[in-house]
Amino acid sequence: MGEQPAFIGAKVVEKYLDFATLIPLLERALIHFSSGSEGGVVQPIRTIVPVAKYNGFLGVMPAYSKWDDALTTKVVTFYENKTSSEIPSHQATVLLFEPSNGTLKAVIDGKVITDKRTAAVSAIATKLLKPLHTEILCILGSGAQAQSHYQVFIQQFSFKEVRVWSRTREKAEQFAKTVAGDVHVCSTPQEAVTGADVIITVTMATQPVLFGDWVKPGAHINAIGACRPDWRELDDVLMESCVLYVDSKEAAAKESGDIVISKASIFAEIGEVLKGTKPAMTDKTTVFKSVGMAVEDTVSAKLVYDSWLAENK
Ligand SMILES: NC(=O)C1=CN([C@@H]2O[C@H](COP(=O)(O)OP(=O)(O)OC[C@H]3O[C@@H](n4cnc5c(N)ncnc54)[C@H](O)[C@@H]3O)[C@@H](O)[C@H]2O)C=CC1
Ligand SMILES: O=C([O-])C1=[NH+]CCC1
Repeated sequence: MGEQPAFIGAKVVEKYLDFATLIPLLERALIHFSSGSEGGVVQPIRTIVPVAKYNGFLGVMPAYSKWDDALTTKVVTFYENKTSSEIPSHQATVLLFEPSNGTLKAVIDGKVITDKRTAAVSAIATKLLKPLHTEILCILGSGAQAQSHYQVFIQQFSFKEVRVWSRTREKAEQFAKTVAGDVHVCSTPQEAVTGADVIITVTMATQPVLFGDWVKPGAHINAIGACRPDWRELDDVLMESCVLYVDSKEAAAKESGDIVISKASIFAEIGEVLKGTKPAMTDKTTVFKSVGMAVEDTVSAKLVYDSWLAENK
């Protein structure tokens, strides 16, 4: 029997996963992903097991990145109706393997990885697609992704005003209290969205919460929820009028109701824009529809493991 795998918990992941280090790694991974076989990323569409009795889902997300020589699979669960405020709606674990022989090297908390890598990818998309003026940031939703998106957006951009809307005003006020800077709590999503330059939708909504008629022409939207084919966050007006970017064309067209139901056509993957093979249409209203990719977890987990190993040799 060989060595036991390392167990790396959420606090340690938090310590090693800083956005400044993570962003360039993710940019490189997005480019490799969008480069076909040349990029050396092997990432099948994730497997989802519905747990219908409890309105829950289990997703299995494997990937190998040749460039990073890293092999992982994430196992993620997400539950529509939270039964307890103590248990997050999304929980995850990443298994990191030695690619040369298949040995399990580490079991890593995947919740912090999921929160941070998703927000970091939205920041990458926004840097590429942001309008000329980025004064007002609007966040719809106030959960874990709202927190991580707020953190990276405040670090990477300088907005003059940040607005938040959540279904319950109390939750939005709680969000505003827990974050570092000033956040204006809005009573309706329309109030939050009107005049915003950058909009982030981070809800568990199954029906649209963001309507095209409210959106300032030329705004950029990061749409993070609606990861099931029958779930929506954005309405048809917005989906039909925007220039649509995604993380993975194959996954987004299969997994997100925002695309499946609206039948909107995808313009490009964000990795293609990073590579320079597709343009960033910054004068148009742009949507980055994110469904989340396993290779993002792979490079994040490798960063955590390598940093942990360097301190624990
Ligand atoms: N694209 C990606 O890579 C990833 C996407 N996600 C998605 O991001 C979204 C947010 O995730 P978390 O912040 O972790 O969840 P969370 O449970 O921490 O927060 C969910 C937020 O959505 C709100 N909400 C729930 N139902 C709603 C409804 N019907 N209408 C409007 N708001 C509603 C809640 O009040 C809360 O503010 C989820 O849809 C999740 O599946 C999560 C991880 C990765
Ligand atoms: O990429 C991811 O981990 C997820 N996307 C939607 C739910 C979880």
